[in-house]
Parts: sequence; C-alpha cells; structure tokens
Amino acid sequence: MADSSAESGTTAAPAAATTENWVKKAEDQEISTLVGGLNIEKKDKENGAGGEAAATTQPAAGSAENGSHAAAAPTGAAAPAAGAPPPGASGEEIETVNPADASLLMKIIRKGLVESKLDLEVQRKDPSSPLHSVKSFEALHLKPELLQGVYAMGFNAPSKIQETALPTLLADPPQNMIAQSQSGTGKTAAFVLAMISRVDPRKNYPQVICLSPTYELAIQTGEVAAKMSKFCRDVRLRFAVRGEDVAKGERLTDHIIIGTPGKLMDWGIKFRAFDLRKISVFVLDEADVMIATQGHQDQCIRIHKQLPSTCQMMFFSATYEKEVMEFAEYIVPNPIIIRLAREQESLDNIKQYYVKCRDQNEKYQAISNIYGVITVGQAIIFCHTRKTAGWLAERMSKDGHSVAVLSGELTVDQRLAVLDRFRAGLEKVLITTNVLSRGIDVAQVTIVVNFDLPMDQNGRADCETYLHRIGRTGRFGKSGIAINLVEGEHNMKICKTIEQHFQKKIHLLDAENSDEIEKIGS
Ligand SMILES: Nc1ncnc2c1ncn2[C@@H]1O[C@H](COP(=O)(O)OP(=O)(O)OP(=O)(O)O)[C@@H](O)[C@H]1O
Repeated sequence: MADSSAESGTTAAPAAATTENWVKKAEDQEISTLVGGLNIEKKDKENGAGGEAAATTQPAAGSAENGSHAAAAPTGAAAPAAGAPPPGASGEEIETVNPADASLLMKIIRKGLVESKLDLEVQRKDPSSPLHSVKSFEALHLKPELLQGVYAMGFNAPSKIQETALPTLLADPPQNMIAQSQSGTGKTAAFVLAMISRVDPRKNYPQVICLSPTYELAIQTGEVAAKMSKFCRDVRLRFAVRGEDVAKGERLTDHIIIGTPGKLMDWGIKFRAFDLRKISVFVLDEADVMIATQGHQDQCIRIHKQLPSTCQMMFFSATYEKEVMEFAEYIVPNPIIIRLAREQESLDNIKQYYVKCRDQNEKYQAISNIYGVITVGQAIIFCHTRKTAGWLAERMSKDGHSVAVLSGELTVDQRLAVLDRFRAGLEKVLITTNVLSRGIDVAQVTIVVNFDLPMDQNGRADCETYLHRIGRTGRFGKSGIAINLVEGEHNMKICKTIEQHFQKKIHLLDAENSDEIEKIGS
C-alpha cells in the first residue's frame, strides 16, 4: 500500500520540532535561563535534526515497516482509500505501546497529582526501627531556597508517597530506597527534592546523577529540577543527553547531571569528564521503562559499578514486576521499599453492550448510528491496528463526521495536539489504537466503542486491556457506556470470555433497546 501521508501533508514532523517544543515548554515555564543555556535547540539543528530523537521517540511508530500513516487530527486520515476493506486482526500487527512514549504522554497530559486512597506498604530490613512520616514540607527542614522552590511549584503538602519517602531520602546517614507507585503520584518531585537537597554547592564537581530512559524523559525530569532549584542559585544542573557534548579534556563543575545511560556512560567512563567515584546520590528513574529499552540495563549496571559503596541509591518505578525488582535488588543494597498500590479501574459504573455485526460494513453502520446519538459527551473508538483506525477515520470523514485519530506513528507533539483538540471538544469522536488504552481521563468521554475487541497476538481475549480501555477509577467514577462490535463466532467467544472474567453482563444492543444509548448520549 502506498504511503499517502505525504500527499495529505500529515507526515510526522521532523524530530527537531519535538525538541524545539521541549525548549519552548521550558521557556514557557520561565526556566529558559537554565534549560535555554543548554543550547539544545541549536545543537540539534547542527546535528541534523537530532537523529537520536527519532530513535527515542519513534520506535513504536514502525511506520517504515508497514508504510501506513494514519492522520493527525482531524480529518485527513491518509490510510487506505475509502471503501477498501478494513484489515482484519489476523493479517496485521496489533499496535503495541512503547513504554517510553506512553510514560511521556501520560506525564504531559496529566493535569496534576494522582491521589490515592490506598495504603502505602513499607518494607525495611529492621521493621522495629521507627519510620518517619511528614505532613508538611516544613517538617523536612529543607534549605529555605529549596522550600521556596517547592512552594513556588504550587505544592502545599507532600503527596502520599512523598510523606513517607522524603524523610528517608533526606535522612543521615543516607538510606537506599526502592519506591514504586503509579505514574503521577509524586515520585519525580520526591527524588528531585532529595537530589537538590544533597548537593554541596561549595564543591565544584558532579555529586548527583539521575538516569532516565530517553531524551524526552530526562528533559522532563530536568525541567522539574530546574523549577524546584530556581531559588537555589548556586546549584548547577547539566543534561547528559543527545546534542550535549563535553569538550576534550573538560572537567564538569555542575552538581547534578541528568541524562540517558549511554551519554552518561560516555561522559563518566569514556571521557572521564567527571569522577563517578565522587557521586553521592544515584537515581534511577522509570526503571520499568529503562529495562524495556534495549541495552539500557547493561549501561546502568556499568555506571553503577563505578560508584562508591557509600553512594545513596534511589530507584523508582511505576510497576513492580519481577524483572524490575530483580534489577532493583541488584542495584540497591539494603533498601527501604515503599509501594503504593494502584487504584484499580472497575467496571462498576459502566453499562456494557455488544452489537452483532455481520461484516465490516455493519460495524461501520453501528458506529455511524452511535455518532448520530451523541449530543453531549464524546466517544473513543478503539481499533487493533493503525490501518483500521485510518480506514475508519477516512470513511467517517467522507461521511461528514468530524473525527480525530491518534495512533502510534504520530510524534509526541502530534499526539498532544490531537488530544488537546479532543479535550477542547473540537471532535466528538477519537479513533485510536492501544496507544491510548491507559491513562485516559478525559472526563467528558461517555462512550467507549471497541471496534475491534481487545485480543492478544494469539487471538485470545485481552481482559486487562478491556479494563484499561473502558474502566474508570473511583476518581473518575462517572457512569459510562461501552459498546463492543462483535463480528463472527470468534468475536462472540471473546465477548463471552470478557463477560465471564469480570462477572458483569454484557447486554445485546439491538433495535429494541437502542433508546438506552440515546439516554446516555444526550
Ligand atoms: N506534593 C505535591 N502537591 C501538588 N502537586 C504535586 C505534588 N507532588 C507532585 N505534584 C504534581 O503532580 C504531578 C505528578 O507528579 P510526579 O511527576 O512527581 O509523579 P510521578 O509519580 O513521578 O509520575 P511518573 O511516574 O509519570 O514520573 C506533577 O504535575 C507534579 O507537579
């Protein structure tokens, strides 16, 4: 199939645009003097539009492999011609989520702290030793300039994980920590505060290093550090990321280095631009994303080997899988482990339906009918592949509906643009793939449609993805409706498996009860 994106002008923006946007974002946040001084934008251009940016932000895209580009928003879906049969699940790869991209997107679209009502679990070597917890930032006895920075960020009180983690992270003698809690609960702010607090600005050499899995994630963390240390004028930060270089023979005098493992390894081991043996704090952020990235784990271990035994190790992850914990235990001796259980999504407030469709045309018809009845609220439609998403968008657009498309080959900037438009209500319908199955909190979404039922690569029901697509947490506990388009016996089986798995009835939706949707859609 020809790649028609060029014709429609929707080809992914060059990587430099992404980079520029980060710089722009940093400037917007009044930290241009800090981040701007890094000259990222200029260096990227010199380096030919940041080749590594493409490597770090694009791996999920795979657009070169299958040659299909779905559109950015809203109508220019440049996928197969309208009327062409939509691809089934079998012939094509189901779109998978790149953890680094997903994490970045979540960070950017999140509006603030994710609060949890659930309990924090703490494990430590000596359970009888008292564990401090603070209810205010003052109680941490921070340097006044640092406290000023914290308040200037609008943080009034520590989040749940910060209450327990911060006293330990700041304690003397330093203690190692492994902390796990879902994205958005305040981990970054916690370790950044600890990093700044540990710096002795009188010593002109790097004392703290923080490893992030990708360029963009490192920049995000750097932005938080720059903001928080805004009033600590003698604390210097440096990014060790693509586009940043050290001159031959240069010895770094910055206190905190935030970067990706490859670059940090080059600077610390190959070029000896700083002495890893003088590092007193080592932070490993997004450890779960880190180990999902080829080669990063080994690089982290190589850096870690050079650190002194007295170095305080801080290890943060959003998940608590076996692999992550094995890595954590290798890197972090005698840690205090803090875990905050994830708030589970549930199907409690969701009415679930299925519509029997004989073929793709009937599926399309069902979608058109649903579109017709949404007068208030918005809908998200999930497809397996970006090809199907593009096909559906093209067809709906041709029929005069205004739809947005979000799939994996879009750059982060393009995804944000699509989401911003959708959030603003400029389109009623967002067509997407699994790239968005987690973390959607667009409050006004009332209808979720599974154009393709969630299944794994082997064609088995994927109940977890189903829950992520349509479930709501207590926080967003509004009622909603889920509609599953069921085509053929195999789909029907999947639908039944999902029903049994959650022990929640999925009702048949047909002409007799179609007014149900009208009630919810209005
Ligand atoms: N104590 C606080 N009070 C108010 N807002 C906070 C506080 N701590 C963090 N935040 C804000 O909450 C959001 C999430 O915080 P943070 O990025 O630290 O979470 P995280 O757990 O590190 O997320 P991720 O796993 O995605 O990196 C950010 O917008 C941050 O500015």
